[in-house]
Amino acid sequence: MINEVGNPCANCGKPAKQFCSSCKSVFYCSKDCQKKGWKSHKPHCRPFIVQTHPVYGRYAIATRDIKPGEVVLREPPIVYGPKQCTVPICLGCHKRISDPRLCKRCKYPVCSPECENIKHHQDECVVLAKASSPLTFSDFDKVNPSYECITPLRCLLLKKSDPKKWETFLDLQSHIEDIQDTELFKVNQRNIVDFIRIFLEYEDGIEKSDDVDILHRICGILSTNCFELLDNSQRIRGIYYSAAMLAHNCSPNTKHSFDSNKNIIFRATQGIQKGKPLFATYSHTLWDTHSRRKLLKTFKFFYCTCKRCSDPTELGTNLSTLICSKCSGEIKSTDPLDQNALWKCSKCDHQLLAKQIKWGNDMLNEELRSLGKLDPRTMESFIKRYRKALHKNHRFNVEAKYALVKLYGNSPNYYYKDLEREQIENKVKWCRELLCLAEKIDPGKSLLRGTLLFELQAGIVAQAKILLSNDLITQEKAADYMNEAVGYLQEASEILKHEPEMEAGGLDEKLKWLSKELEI
Ligand SMILES: C[S@@+](CC[C@H](N)C(=O)[O-])C[C@H]1O[C@@H](n2cnc3c(N)ncnc32)[C@H](O)[C@@H]1O
Repeated sequence: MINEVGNPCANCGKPAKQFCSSCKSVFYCSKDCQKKGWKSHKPHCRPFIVQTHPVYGRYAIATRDIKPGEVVLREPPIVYGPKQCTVPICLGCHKRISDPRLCKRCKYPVCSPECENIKHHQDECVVLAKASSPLTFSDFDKVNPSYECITPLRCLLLKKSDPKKWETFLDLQSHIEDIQDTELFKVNQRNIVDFIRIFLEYEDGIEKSDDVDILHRICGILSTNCFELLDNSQRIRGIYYSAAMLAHNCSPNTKHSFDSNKNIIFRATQGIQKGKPLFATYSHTLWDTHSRRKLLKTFKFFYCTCKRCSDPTELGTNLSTLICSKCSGEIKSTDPLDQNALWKCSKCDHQLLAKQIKWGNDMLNEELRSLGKLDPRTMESFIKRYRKALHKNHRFNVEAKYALVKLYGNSPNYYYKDLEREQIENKVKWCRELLCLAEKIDPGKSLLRGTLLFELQAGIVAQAKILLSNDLITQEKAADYMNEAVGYLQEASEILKHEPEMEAGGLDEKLKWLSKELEI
């Protein structure tokens, strides 16, 4: 494995060219140094093994106690490429295209001659160039279905170009038997399988004798196992073999990020005891149970039954809880693992059908999506409008509050100097509320906690400033505010220091900018 970023040898400190092949987290300049370094590296080497579980299938369990923040896995992708639904992007660097330059051979958009000649575009270019009629790329802001075939094609082309990677890819779970009668299957048939076989007339490497089209298997593997990453600010997808072995939990104990070489890096967010599973989350931690389970069923082909999903209170967060219109009690599902179960008030006899809840949630979801994310007034009035119908921690309230917390103080027209006292106080209040929630569903060194702690400390400093300048607190009290903020800042920096945008000096930049903004 080649170390392209120039990390020093873990044994002698000289420039190193190789990774430890097991954990890919430390670097060596030679086999000799790796041998010498093994004794000290062994206790830190990849700390999990893959076993089989009756419910999860293959899953990763810790082979020793793992500390919060520890790197548990670093690995390069087997393959990466555009997401299934994407606007036209460059097939070389995956940047969004504004200037419609097309590849000379295949006529797909590329942003430069370098991108046209980039290695990963060469094989696909030959296949795409065979299209029976020319493709058109005119609207660069609209999702373009001719991109749906690109990543599956890149996977299929591994069969010839890199048989070892192909075998590794095929070893991943496809859920082919679960996909066959779904809407997703029909979409894949039309936009990917027929597109490649009929429109591009590509049959090479596709065995006619296979009971299920290999292209459907590839689509299944992509859906079940892919990770989303950013390439030149564009969301793309990648397949990582070992990372795919982590089972899902709606309250995970790991988080992941990517480095500039598209390596995935998993870190423990909490201590994980030897023998316990390493859990990733395949869904959105702040979503309610019904939405998370629906997403997991549609794209990962299983219903989650974790502790959080089984608990009507969602581990005491109330992310799914409604307020009773009759008595202001709390309305929760009588069985969250049964999507048709009744919802009942905890105080009176009021009850609602599952389909009424679903209808209400769909309506609220649509309303929230339609609000201008950059206009906080619409989100503030959303929170006020539904305060008698949704628990303060209901998923839609949480989504609106989280968006506002990130917007206040950080966006044009809403920098701290532009905010009213009430807005700053709301930011602090919501950060505290959301942190209590994060403590229950994504504790420890999670990205959610890091982000909230960072926003909280900035909000507290802004609050102290505005209160002091209006003579509403003493200098001493202001110092107490600042001390509290420093504690949160230290913890936030510790959590966020490995996030890609923070690592390359981003955290220092952010702090400098913030100090200037708050004039401290
Ligand atoms: C990324 S793969 C994980 C590796 C997979 N278990 C295997 O054997 O290859 C995702 C699949 O693992 C299974 N899985 C992961 N977490 C699960 C969970 N919490 N409950 C049930 N199935 C789970 C599901 O079949 C899911 O589609």
